[in-house]
Amino acid sequence: MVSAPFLVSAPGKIILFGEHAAVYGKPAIAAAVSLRSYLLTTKHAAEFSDCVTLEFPDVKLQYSWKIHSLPWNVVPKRSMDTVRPPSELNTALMEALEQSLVAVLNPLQRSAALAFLYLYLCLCSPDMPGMTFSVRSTLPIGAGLGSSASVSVCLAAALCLLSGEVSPPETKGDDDSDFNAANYASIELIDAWAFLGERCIHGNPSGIDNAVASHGGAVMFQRMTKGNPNVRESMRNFPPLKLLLIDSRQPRRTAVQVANVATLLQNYPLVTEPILNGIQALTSEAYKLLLMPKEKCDDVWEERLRELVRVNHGLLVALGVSHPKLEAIRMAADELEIGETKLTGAGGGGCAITLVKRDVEESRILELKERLEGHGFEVFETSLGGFGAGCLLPTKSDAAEWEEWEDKLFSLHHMLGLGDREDIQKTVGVGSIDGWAFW
Ligand SMILES: Nc1ncnc2c1ncn2[C@@H]1O[C@H](COP(=O)(O)OP(=O)(O)O)[C@@H](O)[C@H]1O
Ligand SMILES: C[C@@](O)(CCOP(=O)(O)O)CC(=O)O
Ligand SMILES: [Mg+2]
Repeated sequence: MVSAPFLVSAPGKIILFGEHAAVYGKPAIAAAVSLRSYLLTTKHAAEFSDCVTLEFPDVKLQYSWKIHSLPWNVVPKRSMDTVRPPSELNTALMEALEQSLVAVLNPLQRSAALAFLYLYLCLCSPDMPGMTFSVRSTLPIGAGLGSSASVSVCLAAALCLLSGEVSPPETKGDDDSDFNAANYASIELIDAWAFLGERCIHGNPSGIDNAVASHGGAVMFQRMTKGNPNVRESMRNFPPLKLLLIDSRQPRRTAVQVANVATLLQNYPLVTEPILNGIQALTSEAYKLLLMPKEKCDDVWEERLRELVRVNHGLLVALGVSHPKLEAIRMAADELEIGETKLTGAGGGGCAITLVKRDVEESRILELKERLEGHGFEVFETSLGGFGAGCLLPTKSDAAEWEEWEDKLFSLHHMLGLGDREDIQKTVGVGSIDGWAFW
Protein backbone atom coordinates (compact mmCIF):
# COMPACT_ATOMS: atom_id res chain seq x y z
CA MET A 1 0.00 0.00 0.00
CA VAL A 2 1.35 3.43 -0.95
CA SER A 3 0.84 6.51 1.21
CA ALA A 4 0.86 10.18 0.20
CA PRO A 5 2.78 12.10 -1.06
CA PHE A 6 3.16 10.79 -4.59
CA LEU A 7 2.43 11.72 -8.19
CA VAL A 8 0.68 9.82 -10.94
CA SER A 9 0.33 10.74 -14.60
CA ALA A 10 -1.51 9.57 -17.73
CA PRO A 11 -1.45 10.74 -21.35
CA GLY A 12 -4.12 12.18 -23.60
CA LYS A 13 -4.80 10.66 -27.01
CA ILE A 14 -5.52 11.39 -30.64
CA ILE A 15 -8.25 9.36 -32.32
CA LEU A 16 -7.07 8.85 -35.89
CA PHE A 17 -10.15 7.01 -37.13
CA GLY A 18 -13.52 5.94 -35.77
CA GLU A 19 -14.65 8.39 -33.04
CA HIS A 20 -18.38 8.32 -32.24
CA ALA A 21 -18.81 5.03 -34.13
CA ALA A 22 -16.64 3.60 -31.29
CA VAL A 23 -19.53 4.23 -28.88
CA TYR A 24 -21.64 1.78 -30.94
CA GLY A 25 -19.14 -1.07 -30.88
CA LYS A 26 -17.33 -0.18 -34.11
CA PRO A 27 -13.52 -0.29 -34.17
CA ALA A 28 -11.49 2.90 -33.70
CA ILE A 29 -7.77 3.66 -33.86
CA ALA A 30 -6.06 5.98 -31.38
CA ALA A 31 -2.58 6.75 -30.07
CA ALA A 32 -1.30 8.34 -26.87
CA VAL A 33 0.18 11.85 -27.07
CA SER A 34 2.98 13.45 -25.10
CA LEU A 35 0.55 15.94 -23.49
CA ARG A 36 -0.52 14.52 -20.10
CA SER A 37 -2.40 15.02 -16.83
CA TYR A 38 -0.62 14.96 -13.47
CA LEU A 39 -2.17 14.22 -10.08
CA LEU A 40 -0.36 15.01 -6.85
CA THR A 41 -1.70 13.35 -3.68
CA THR A 42 -0.63 14.94 -0.38
CA LYS A 43 -1.61 14.35 3.26
CA HIS A 44 -3.47 17.08 5.14
CA ALA A 45 -2.04 18.78 8.19
CA ALA A 46 -3.43 17.33 11.46
CA GLU A 47 -6.14 20.01 11.85
CA PHE A 48 -7.73 19.05 8.51
CA SER A 49 -7.25 15.32 8.83
CA ASP A 50 -11.02 14.71 8.69
CA CYS A 51 -11.33 16.32 5.22
CA VAL A 52 -10.72 15.27 1.65
CA THR A 53 -9.90 18.13 -0.73
CA LEU A 54 -9.89 18.54 -4.50
CA GLU A 55 -7.71 21.14 -6.15
CA PHE A 56 -8.59 21.22 -9.84
CA PRO A 57 -7.32 24.68 -10.91
CA ASP A 58 -7.71 23.90 -14.64
CA VAL A 59 -11.49 23.88 -14.10
CA LYS A 60 -11.30 26.43 -11.24
CA LEU A 61 -12.50 23.98 -8.61
CA GLN A 62 -11.29 23.80 -5.05
CA TYR A 63 -13.58 21.91 -2.70
CA SER A 64 -13.39 19.97 0.56
CA TRP A 65 -15.74 17.44 2.11
CA LYS A 66 -15.76 16.13 5.65
CA ILE A 67 -14.86 12.50 5.04
CA HIS A 68 -17.59 11.22 7.37
CA SER A 69 -20.27 13.32 5.63
CA LEU A 70 -19.88 11.27 2.43
CA PRO A 71 -22.42 8.50 1.68
CA TRP A 72 -20.23 5.51 2.65
CA ASN A 73 -23.35 3.54 3.64
CA VAL A 74 -24.55 3.13 0.04
CA VAL A 75 -21.22 2.07 -1.49
CA PRO A 76 -21.87 -1.25 -3.28
CA LYS A 77 -20.23 -4.28 -1.67
CA ARG A 78 -17.46 -5.67 -3.90
CA SER A 79 -17.93 -9.20 -5.15
CA MET A 80 -15.36 -11.58 -3.67
CA ASP A 81 -15.03 -13.53 -6.96
CA THR A 82 -13.72 -10.71 -9.09
CA VAL A 83 -11.31 -7.85 -8.56
CA ARG A 84 -12.58 -5.95 -11.59
CA PRO A 85 -15.33 -3.39 -10.98
CA PRO A 86 -18.63 -3.73 -12.88
CA SER A 87 -18.82 -1.67 -16.10
CA GLU A 88 -22.06 0.07 -15.01
CA LEU A 89 -22.33 2.85 -12.44
CA ASN A 90 -24.25 2.06 -9.26
CA THR A 91 -27.52 4.04 -9.30
CA ALA A 92 -27.92 4.32 -5.51
CA LEU A 93 -24.40 5.71 -5.10
CA MET A 94 -24.90 8.15 -8.00
CA GLU A 95 -28.11 9.41 -6.39
CA ALA A 96 -26.50 9.72 -2.96
CA LEU A 97 -23.60 11.72 -4.46
CA GLU A 98 -26.06 14.37 -5.73
CA GLN A 99 -26.31 15.46 -2.12
CA SER A 100 -22.53 15.83 -1.76
CA LEU A 101 -22.41 17.91 -4.97
CA VAL A 102 -25.31 20.34 -4.42
CA ALA A 103 -22.91 23.28 -4.21
CA VAL A 104 -20.94 22.34 -7.36
CA LEU A 105 -23.15 23.51 -10.23
CA ASN A 106 -20.77 24.18 -13.12
CA PRO A 107 -20.96 21.02 -15.31
CA LEU A 108 -17.20 20.96 -15.99
CA GLN A 109 -16.41 21.04 -12.27
CA ARG A 110 -19.30 18.81 -11.27
CA SER A 111 -18.46 15.95 -13.64
CA ALA A 112 -14.81 15.92 -12.52
CA ALA A 113 -15.79 16.04 -8.83
CA LEU A 114 -18.37 13.29 -9.40
CA ALA A 115 -15.74 11.05 -11.02
CA PHE A 116 -13.44 11.64 -8.05
CA LEU A 117 -16.07 11.01 -5.36
CA TYR A 118 -17.39 7.89 -7.07
CA LEU A 119 -13.94 6.32 -7.29
CA TYR A 120 -12.88 7.58 -3.84
CA LEU A 121 -15.90 6.03 -2.13
CA CYS A 122 -15.58 2.75 -4.03
CA LEU A 123 -11.84 2.36 -3.50
CA CYS A 124 -11.04 4.03 -0.17
CA SER A 125 -12.43 3.84 3.35
CA PRO A 126 -13.65 6.50 5.83
CA ASP A 127 -10.73 5.80 8.17
CA MET A 128 -8.07 6.89 5.66
CA PRO A 129 -6.25 10.12 6.57
CA GLY A 130 -7.39 13.42 5.06
CA MET A 131 -5.71 14.14 1.74
CA THR A 132 -5.60 16.68 -1.09
CA PHE A 133 -5.82 15.56 -4.71
CA SER A 134 -4.36 18.22 -7.05
CA VAL A 135 -4.72 17.80 -10.81
CA ARG A 136 -3.07 19.73 -13.63
CA SER A 137 -3.06 18.95 -17.34
CA THR A 138 -0.73 19.98 -20.10
CA LEU A 139 -3.61 18.96 -22.37
CA PRO A 140 -6.26 21.42 -23.53
CA ILE A 141 -9.49 20.53 -21.69
CA GLY A 142 -12.66 19.65 -23.54
CA ALA A 143 -10.79 19.71 -26.86
CA GLY A 144 -11.00 16.12 -28.08
CA LEU A 145 -7.63 14.97 -26.73
CA GLY A 146 -9.05 12.82 -23.96
CA SER A 147 -8.38 15.05 -20.95
CA SER A 148 -11.34 13.44 -19.17
CA ALA A 149 -9.87 9.97 -19.60
CA SER A 150 -6.35 11.01 -18.62
CA VAL A 151 -7.75 12.57 -15.41
CA SER A 152 -9.92 9.49 -14.78
CA VAL A 153 -6.87 7.25 -15.17
CA CYS A 154 -4.87 9.45 -12.78
CA LEU A 155 -7.68 9.32 -10.20
CA ALA A 156 -8.09 5.56 -10.59
CA ALA A 157 -4.33 4.98 -10.36
CA ALA A 158 -3.88 7.15 -7.24
CA LEU A 159 -6.88 5.66 -5.43
CA CYS A 160 -5.92 2.08 -6.39
CA LEU A 161 -2.40 2.74 -5.02
CA LEU A 162 -3.78 4.23 -1.77
CA SER A 163 -6.17 1.33 -1.24
CA GLY A 164 -3.56 -1.31 -2.08
CA GLU A 165 -5.61 -2.59 -5.06
CA VAL A 166 -2.48 -2.16 -7.17
CA SER A 167 1.22 -1.92 -6.44
CA PRO A 168 3.61 0.63 -7.94
CA PRO A 169 5.04 -0.44 -11.31
CA GLU A 170 7.71 -3.11 -11.19
CA THR A 171 10.87 -2.27 -13.10
CA LYS A 172 10.76 -3.64 -16.62
CA GLY A 173 13.79 -4.81 -18.53
CA ASP A 174 15.73 -2.45 -20.79
CA ASP A 175 13.51 -3.38 -23.66
CA ASP A 176 10.30 -1.45 -23.11
CA SER A 177 8.31 -4.20 -24.78
CA ASP A 178 9.19 -6.58 -21.91
CA PHE A 179 5.96 -8.01 -20.59
CA ASN A 180 5.45 -7.91 -16.84
CA ALA A 181 2.37 -9.83 -15.62
CA ALA A 182 2.00 -7.87 -12.35
CA ASN A 183 2.15 -4.53 -14.15
CA TYR A 184 -0.32 -5.77 -16.73
CA ALA A 185 -2.82 -6.87 -14.06
CA SER A 186 -2.45 -3.49 -12.31
CA ILE A 187 -2.99 -1.41 -15.42
CA GLU A 188 -5.99 -3.48 -16.49
CA LEU A 189 -7.57 -2.77 -13.11
CA ILE A 190 -6.75 0.95 -13.32
CA ASP A 191 -8.25 1.01 -16.83
CA ALA A 192 -11.47 -0.64 -15.60
CA TRP A 193 -11.89 1.85 -12.72
CA ALA A 194 -11.05 4.77 -15.02
CA PHE A 195 -13.86 3.65 -17.34
CA LEU A 196 -16.29 4.35 -14.47
CA GLY A 197 -14.69 7.80 -14.06
CA GLU A 198 -15.28 8.43 -17.78
CA ARG A 199 -18.88 7.28 -17.33
CA CYS A 200 -19.32 9.91 -14.60
CA ILE A 201 -17.89 12.58 -16.92
CA HIS A 202 -19.63 11.79 -20.17
CA GLY A 203 -22.28 9.15 -19.69
CA ASN A 204 -21.67 6.66 -22.48
CA PRO A 205 -17.94 6.35 -23.26
CA SER A 206 -16.66 3.64 -25.58
CA GLY A 207 -13.62 3.02 -23.37
CA ILE A 208 -11.04 3.82 -26.06
CA ASP A 209 -9.77 6.97 -24.31
CA ASN A 210 -9.16 5.33 -20.93
CA ALA A 211 -7.60 2.31 -22.68
CA VAL A 212 -5.03 4.54 -24.39
CA ALA A 213 -4.47 6.72 -21.31
CA SER A 214 -3.80 3.57 -19.25
CA HIS A 215 -1.78 1.46 -21.67
CA GLY A 216 -0.18 4.15 -23.87
CA GLY A 217 1.10 3.34 -27.37
CA ALA A 218 -1.30 3.01 -30.29
CA VAL A 219 -4.35 0.74 -30.31
CA MET A 220 -7.22 -0.54 -32.34
CA PHE A 221 -10.10 -0.67 -29.87
CA GLN A 222 -13.57 -2.13 -30.14
CA ARG A 223 -16.11 -1.85 -27.35
CA MET A 224 -17.74 -5.04 -26.12
CA THR A 225 -21.02 -5.85 -27.75
CA LYS A 226 -23.56 -8.52 -26.83
CA GLY A 227 -21.43 -9.91 -24.04
CA ASN A 228 -18.20 -10.14 -26.09
CA PRO A 229 -15.32 -8.48 -24.25
CA ASN A 230 -13.61 -5.28 -25.45
CA VAL A 231 -10.96 -5.80 -28.13
CA ARG A 232 -7.72 -3.88 -27.62
CA GLU A 233 -5.07 -4.66 -30.23
CA SER A 234 -1.82 -2.91 -29.53
CA MET A 235 -0.35 -1.57 -32.82
CA ARG A 236 3.37 -1.87 -32.16
CA ASN A 237 4.90 -0.94 -35.50
CA PHE A 238 2.79 2.14 -35.97
CA PRO A 239 4.31 4.05 -38.93
CA PRO A 240 5.66 7.56 -38.25
CA LEU A 241 2.94 9.96 -39.45
CA LYS A 242 3.43 13.65 -40.04
CA LEU A 243 0.50 15.24 -38.25
CA LEU A 244 -0.47 18.76 -37.34
CA LEU A 245 -2.68 19.06 -34.29
CA ILE A 246 -4.79 22.20 -34.23
CA ASP A 247 -7.07 23.32 -31.41
CA SER A 248 -9.97 25.47 -32.65
CA ARG A 249 -10.33 26.65 -29.03
CA GLN A 250 -14.08 26.28 -29.41
CA PRO A 251 -15.19 24.79 -26.09
CA ARG A 252 -17.59 21.87 -26.08
CA ARG A 253 -18.39 18.87 -23.93
CA THR A 254 -18.08 15.30 -25.13
CA ALA A 255 -21.21 14.39 -23.15
CA VAL A 256 -23.28 16.77 -25.33
CA GLN A 257 -21.80 15.63 -28.67
CA VAL A 258 -22.25 11.94 -27.84
CA ALA A 259 -25.86 12.60 -26.76
CA ASN A 260 -26.54 14.51 -30.03
CA VAL A 261 -25.38 11.55 -32.11
CA ALA A 262 -27.56 9.22 -29.99
CA THR A 263 -30.58 11.44 -30.74
CA LEU A 264 -29.78 11.43 -34.48
CA LEU A 265 -29.55 7.64 -34.41
CA GLN A 266 -32.85 7.40 -32.58
CA ASN A 267 -34.64 9.81 -34.94
CA TYR A 268 -33.14 8.51 -38.21
CA PRO A 269 -31.82 4.99 -37.69
CA LEU A 270 -31.93 4.15 -41.40
CA VAL A 271 -29.80 7.20 -42.20
CA THR A 272 -27.45 7.16 -39.22
CA GLU A 273 -26.63 3.44 -39.06
CA PRO A 274 -25.13 3.40 -42.59
CA ILE A 275 -22.93 6.37 -41.61
CA LEU A 276 -21.65 4.47 -38.57
CA ASN A 277 -21.14 1.38 -40.74
CA GLY A 278 -19.22 3.54 -43.24
CA ILE A 279 -16.94 4.71 -40.43
CA GLN A 280 -16.47 1.09 -39.37
CA ALA A 281 -15.49 0.09 -42.92
CA LEU A 282 -13.02 2.94 -43.35
CA THR A 283 -11.44 2.26 -39.95
CA SER A 284 -10.91 -1.37 -40.98
CA GLU A 285 -9.25 -0.18 -44.21
CA ALA A 286 -7.06 2.23 -42.24
CA TYR A 287 -6.12 -0.55 -39.80
CA LYS A 288 -4.84 -2.71 -42.68
CA LEU A 289 -2.85 0.23 -44.07
CA LEU A 290 -1.33 1.10 -40.70
CA LEU A 291 -0.16 -2.48 -40.19
CA MET A 292 1.68 -2.61 -43.53
CA PRO A 293 5.42 -3.25 -43.30
CA LYS A 294 7.52 -0.08 -43.61
CA GLU A 295 8.79 -0.88 -47.12
CA LYS A 296 5.19 -0.85 -48.42
CA CYS A 297 4.41 2.59 -46.98
CA ASP A 298 4.95 4.32 -50.34
CA ASP A 299 3.25 7.34 -51.91
CA VAL A 300 0.14 5.34 -52.89
CA TRP A 301 -0.14 4.04 -49.33
CA GLU A 302 0.10 7.59 -48.04
CA GLU A 303 -2.54 8.87 -50.44
CA ARG A 304 -4.92 6.10 -49.38
CA LEU A 305 -4.51 7.01 -45.74
CA ARG A 306 -5.19 10.66 -46.51
CA GLU A 307 -8.31 9.73 -48.48
CA LEU A 308 -9.60 7.83 -45.47
CA VAL A 309 -8.95 10.87 -43.26
CA ARG A 310 -11.02 12.99 -45.65
CA VAL A 311 -13.89 10.49 -45.82
CA ASN A 312 -13.90 10.05 -42.04
CA HIS A 313 -14.25 13.79 -41.55
CA GLY A 314 -17.09 13.93 -44.11
CA LEU A 315 -19.00 11.23 -42.24
CA LEU A 316 -18.47 13.05 -38.93
CA VAL A 317 -19.87 16.21 -40.57
CA ALA A 318 -22.90 14.14 -41.57
CA LEU A 319 -23.31 13.11 -37.93
CA GLY A 320 -23.49 16.81 -37.06
CA VAL A 321 -20.36 16.98 -34.92
CA SER A 322 -18.27 19.47 -36.87
CA HIS A 323 -18.16 23.22 -36.23
CA PRO A 324 -17.54 26.28 -38.47
CA LYS A 325 -14.13 26.72 -36.79
CA LEU A 326 -13.17 23.13 -37.59
CA GLU A 327 -14.29 23.70 -41.18
CA ALA A 328 -12.14 26.87 -41.30
CA ILE A 329 -9.11 24.79 -40.23
CA ARG A 330 -9.88 22.16 -42.87
CA MET A 331 -10.32 24.79 -45.58
CA ALA A 332 -7.04 26.55 -44.73
CA ALA A 333 -5.14 23.22 -44.96
CA ASP A 334 -6.98 22.38 -48.23
CA GLU A 335 -6.22 25.76 -49.79
CA LEU A 336 -2.50 25.39 -49.09
CA GLU A 337 -2.65 21.73 -50.24
CA ILE A 338 -0.96 20.57 -47.06
CA GLY A 339 -2.82 17.30 -46.65
CA GLU A 340 -6.18 16.01 -45.41
CA THR A 341 -7.89 17.17 -42.25
CA LYS A 342 -10.41 15.63 -39.86
CA LEU A 343 -11.78 16.58 -36.49
CA THR A 344 -10.55 14.36 -33.68
CA GLY A 345 -12.45 13.31 -30.57
CA ALA A 346 -16.05 14.26 -30.03
CA GLY A 347 -15.98 17.39 -32.26
CA GLY A 348 -18.40 20.30 -32.00
CA GLY A 349 -15.21 22.34 -31.51
CA GLY A 350 -11.94 21.16 -30.01
CA CYS A 351 -9.15 19.78 -32.16
CA ALA A 352 -8.53 18.79 -35.76
CA ILE A 353 -5.62 16.83 -37.19
CA THR A 354 -4.04 17.31 -40.60
CA LEU A 355 -2.22 14.36 -42.09
CA VAL A 356 0.55 16.21 -43.91
CA LYS A 357 1.79 15.11 -47.36
CA ARG A 358 5.37 13.90 -47.16
CA ASP A 359 6.62 16.27 -49.88
CA VAL A 360 5.08 19.52 -48.61
CA GLU A 361 7.70 22.27 -48.13
CA GLU A 362 8.22 23.49 -44.58
CA SER A 363 7.44 27.06 -45.72
CA ARG A 364 3.86 26.06 -46.60
CA ILE A 365 3.40 24.37 -43.24
CA LEU A 366 4.71 27.52 -41.58
CA GLU A 367 2.27 29.60 -43.60
CA LEU A 368 -0.61 27.40 -42.47
CA LYS A 369 0.50 27.69 -38.83
CA GLU A 370 0.65 31.48 -39.11
CA ARG A 371 -2.78 31.65 -40.73
CA LEU A 372 -4.32 29.41 -38.09
CA GLU A 373 -2.67 31.21 -35.20
CA GLY A 374 -3.86 34.48 -36.74
CA HIS A 375 -7.40 33.15 -36.38
CA GLY A 376 -6.80 32.42 -32.70
CA PHE A 377 -6.28 28.67 -33.17
CA GLU A 378 -3.46 26.86 -31.35
CA VAL A 379 -1.10 24.55 -33.20
CA PHE A 380 0.43 21.80 -31.05
CA GLU A 381 3.52 19.77 -31.58
CA THR A 382 3.21 16.35 -30.03
CA SER A 383 4.45 12.89 -30.77
CA LEU A 384 2.27 9.80 -31.14
CA GLY A 385 2.58 6.69 -29.00
CA GLY A 386 4.62 6.72 -25.83
CA PHE A 387 4.05 5.87 -22.21
CA GLY A 388 0.72 5.13 -20.58
CA ALA A 389 0.00 5.62 -16.88
CA GLY A 390 2.89 5.92 -14.46
CA CYS A 391 3.80 7.10 -10.99
CA LEU A 392 6.57 8.94 -9.24
CA LEU A 393 7.14 7.91 -5.62
CA PRO A 394 9.54 9.46 -3.13
CA THR A 395 12.41 7.12 -2.34
CA LYS A 396 12.39 6.39 1.38
CA SER A 397 15.89 4.95 1.59
CA ASP A 398 17.28 7.77 3.68
CA ALA A 399 15.92 10.69 5.62
CA ALA A 400 17.87 13.34 3.71
CA GLU A 401 16.48 12.19 0.44
CA TRP A 402 13.00 12.21 1.92
CA GLU A 403 13.40 15.77 3.18
CA GLU A 404 14.68 16.88 -0.17
CA TRP A 405 11.65 15.30 -1.78
CA GLU A 406 9.26 17.00 0.64
CA ASP A 407 10.90 20.35 -0.16
CA LYS A 408 10.64 19.69 -3.83
CA LEU A 409 7.11 18.54 -3.39
CA PHE A 410 6.19 21.75 -1.67
CA SER A 411 7.26 23.72 -4.72
CA LEU A 412 5.55 21.18 -6.95
CA HIS A 413 2.36 21.71 -5.04
CA HIS A 414 2.45 25.38 -5.92
CA MET A 415 3.53 24.59 -9.42
CA LEU A 416 0.58 22.25 -9.85
CA GLY A 417 -1.66 25.05 -8.71
CA LEU A 418 -0.16 27.96 -10.57
CA GLY A 419 2.24 27.13 -13.39
CA ASP A 420 1.39 27.08 -17.07
CA ARG A 421 1.78 24.05 -19.33
CA GLU A 422 5.51 24.49 -19.85
CA ASP A 423 6.12 24.94 -16.11
CA ILE A 424 4.26 21.76 -15.32
CA GLN A 425 6.10 19.82 -18.00
CA LYS A 426 9.48 21.15 -16.86
CA THR A 427 8.88 20.57 -13.16
CA VAL A 428 7.19 17.19 -12.94
CA GLY A 429 6.91 16.15 -16.58
CA VAL A 430 7.37 12.64 -17.87
CA GLY A 431 10.49 12.90 -20.01
CA SER A 432 11.73 15.98 -18.07
CA ILE A 433 12.60 14.46 -14.70
CA ASP A 434 13.90 11.06 -13.60
CA GLY A 435 12.03 8.63 -11.41
CA TRP A 436 8.83 8.04 -13.35
CA ALA A 437 7.90 4.38 -13.62
CA PHE A 438 5.18 2.97 -15.87
CA TRP A 439 2.86 -0.01 -15.48
N1 LIG B 1 -7.18 19.10 -15.64
C1 LIG B 1 -8.43 18.81 -15.29
N2 LIG B 1 -8.88 19.08 -14.03
C2 LIG B 1 -10.13 18.76 -13.68
N3 LIG B 1 -11.03 18.18 -14.49
C3 LIG B 1 -10.66 17.89 -15.74
C4 LIG B 1 -9.34 18.19 -16.21
N4 LIG B 1 -9.25 17.77 -17.48
C5 LIG B 1 -10.46 17.26 -17.80
N5 LIG B 1 -11.31 17.32 -16.77
C6 LIG B 1 -12.72 16.84 -16.76
O1 LIG B 1 -13.01 16.33 -18.04
C7 LIG B 1 -14.01 17.14 -18.71
C8 LIG B 1 -13.66 17.30 -20.18
O2 LIG B 1 -13.86 16.05 -20.78
P1 LIG B 1 -14.50 15.88 -22.20
O3 LIG B 1 -15.72 16.73 -22.35
O4 LIG B 1 -14.64 14.43 -22.41
O5 LIG B 1 -13.39 16.49 -23.18
P2 LIG B 1 -11.94 15.89 -23.52
O6 LIG B 1 -11.83 14.56 -22.88
O7 LIG B 1 -11.94 15.81 -25.01
O8 LIG B 1 -10.93 16.87 -23.04
C9 LIG B 1 -13.99 18.46 -17.96
O9 LIG B 1 -15.26 19.08 -18.04
C10 LIG B 1 -13.67 18.02 -16.55
O10 LIG B 1 -14.82 17.53 -15.91
C1 LIG C 1 -16.71 10.68 -29.29
C2 LIG C 1 -15.83 9.60 -28.65
O1 LIG C 1 -15.63 8.57 -29.62
C3 LIG C 1 -14.45 10.16 -28.28
C4 LIG C 1 -14.50 11.27 -27.28
O2 LIG C 1 -13.20 11.77 -27.01
P1 LIG C 1 -12.97 13.16 -26.31
O3 LIG C 1 -13.65 13.11 -24.96
O4 LIG C 1 -13.58 14.22 -27.17
O5 LIG C 1 -11.49 13.33 -26.17
C5 LIG C 1 -16.56 9.04 -27.44
C6 LIG C 1 -15.94 7.75 -26.91
O6 LIG C 1 -15.41 6.95 -27.71
O7 LIG C 1 -16.04 7.54 -25.71
MG1 LIG D 1 -13.27 13.01 -22.93
